[in-house]
Amino acid sequence: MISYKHEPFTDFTQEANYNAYVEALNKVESYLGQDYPLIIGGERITTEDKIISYNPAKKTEVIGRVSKASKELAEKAMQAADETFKTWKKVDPAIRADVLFKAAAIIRRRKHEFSALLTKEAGKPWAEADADTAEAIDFLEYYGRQMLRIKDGQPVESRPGEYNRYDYIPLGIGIVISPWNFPFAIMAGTTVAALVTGNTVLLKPASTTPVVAYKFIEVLEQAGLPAGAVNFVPGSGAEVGDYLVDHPKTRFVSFTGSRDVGLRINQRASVLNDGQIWIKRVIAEMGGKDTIVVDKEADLELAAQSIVKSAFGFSGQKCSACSRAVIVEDVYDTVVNRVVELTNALTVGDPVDFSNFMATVIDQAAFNKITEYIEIGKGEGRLVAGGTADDSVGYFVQPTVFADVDRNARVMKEEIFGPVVAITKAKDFDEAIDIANDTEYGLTGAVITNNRTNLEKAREDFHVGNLYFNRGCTGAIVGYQPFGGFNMSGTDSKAGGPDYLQLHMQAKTTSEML
Ligand SMILES: NC(=O)c1ccc[n+]([C@@H]2O[C@H](COP(=O)([O-])OP(=O)(O)OC[C@H]3O[C@@H](n4cnc5c(N)ncnc54)[C@H](O)[C@@H]3O)[C@@H](O)[C@H]2O)c1
Ligand SMILES: N[C@@H](CCC=O)C(=O)O
Repeated sequence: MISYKHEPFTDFTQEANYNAYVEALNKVESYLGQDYPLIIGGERITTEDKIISYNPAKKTEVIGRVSKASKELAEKAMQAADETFKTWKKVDPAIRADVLFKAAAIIRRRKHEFSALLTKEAGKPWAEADADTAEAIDFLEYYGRQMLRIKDGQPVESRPGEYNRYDYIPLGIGIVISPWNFPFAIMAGTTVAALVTGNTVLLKPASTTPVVAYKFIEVLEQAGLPAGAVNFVPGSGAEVGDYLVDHPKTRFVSFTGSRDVGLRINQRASVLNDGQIWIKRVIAEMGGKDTIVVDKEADLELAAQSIVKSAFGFSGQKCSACSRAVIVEDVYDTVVNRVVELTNALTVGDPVDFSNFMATVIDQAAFNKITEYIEIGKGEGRLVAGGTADDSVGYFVQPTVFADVDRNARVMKEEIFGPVVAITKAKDFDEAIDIANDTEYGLTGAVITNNRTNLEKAREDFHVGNLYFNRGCTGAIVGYQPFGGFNMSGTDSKAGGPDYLQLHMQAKTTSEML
């Protein structure tokens, strides 16, 4: 088997790649507005009630109409998953891994089509969509190989006359609840981690991006996944989400999303329901308030570039996005001025146009929330770039920078999840790290410095799950920078890491006397 290497990103300055993406956008255009059913035990079920997925850049354009699961259908899916678990858990892990490898190959052949769908459904500019699809492929390739690595368990000691083994077995039925901001990579990664380890899954994708999830389930079917191993049940978080989380047959929940929903799921999952004979496991990857710290001995151009790219890539809608920058006073004005210049030069518009660096935010609720925060920011700091928004055609918010913000301001503390960055001044590096840590989150962070002592200080004291030196704070690669955060950023379940699959399994010790 070829050793794992991450999927390369596409160079769209190459004419052939550019043309292939335009063709893929045309292909996606040709199937906009279709209906998509639920998939339960392999059966397609169409409901009256629909989730309508819209293009955030052209808000009346329908991407697809997706059937919506009720509690009754969620229960039917639970029964299908329960029945299929009896057989799927016994399938050779190497065969389960093969399904992932085959799915990766199918997606690789249709790579630009998937990315183009993300451009239309999630408002992802080309490079961001391409990275999302590449990460989905990476999860398939990486988790497949990880399963092969742990399929025979781990070695343990045996004494004379004794044979001890330590094996991993599946947990049971997993509920996978995924977010819209990495609607392909995170949805696919969390689903296949649960499947390859022998569990069966009910997938509830985010309601703004269900079409790409449906297309992925089709790929898994084509790759040989048996009916009922994964069940596609889009629906309301409050209705279907709660029902599935509470269900006594649910063995674990793999959630990625906001802090508040994650805490709610964690709390509900801790309640013992009638007929339940286990403690549910919760994998929760939640929000962030991520900081780039700039030291006085630093490459200041790199600092400004890193802040702008990390703050405004995909309109700041990444849990890893730089939403705060803390700059040591000696270099503060220089870096702020350059951040403003770079921000003002960004192109914003419909993501189907390759020349646009930034596009929309996801929907009206996000637009309203972000613009409210911009108003709050105007009272908390000095608006130095952006600050305007327009939702007449799509949900466009200009990249916005607030300087001279107090460390305790709301825009410095609360996750905005949009193209807004707050900048504050620190008197020295120690104070900068103290400010960076002064948040309930702990997901990503970056330090820009040429001072080795300060890098080592940050390595020890900057309390985040993913810490980057002399680069931006977004863009973790599967198998290279396992991803997950501390504190209110979640359970630090490192997606794309060497111990992620074990979270979906339980270890069994057998000891035989010889
Ligand atoms: N740490 C990470 O790896 C990571 C990755 C991506 C996104 N995020 C976070 O996700 C958030 C953005 O995503 P979002 O807006 O989709 O988050 P969200 O919490 O609103 O929704 C996430 C998912 O939970 C579902 N949901 C909502 N209410 C539910 C309930 N009561 N029970 C069960 N499910 C419910 C939603 O339908 C969706 O599928 C941000 O906070 C971001 O930081 C974190
Ligand atoms: N893994 C992604 C962020 C995922 C959350 O939105 C990154 O590293 O930028």
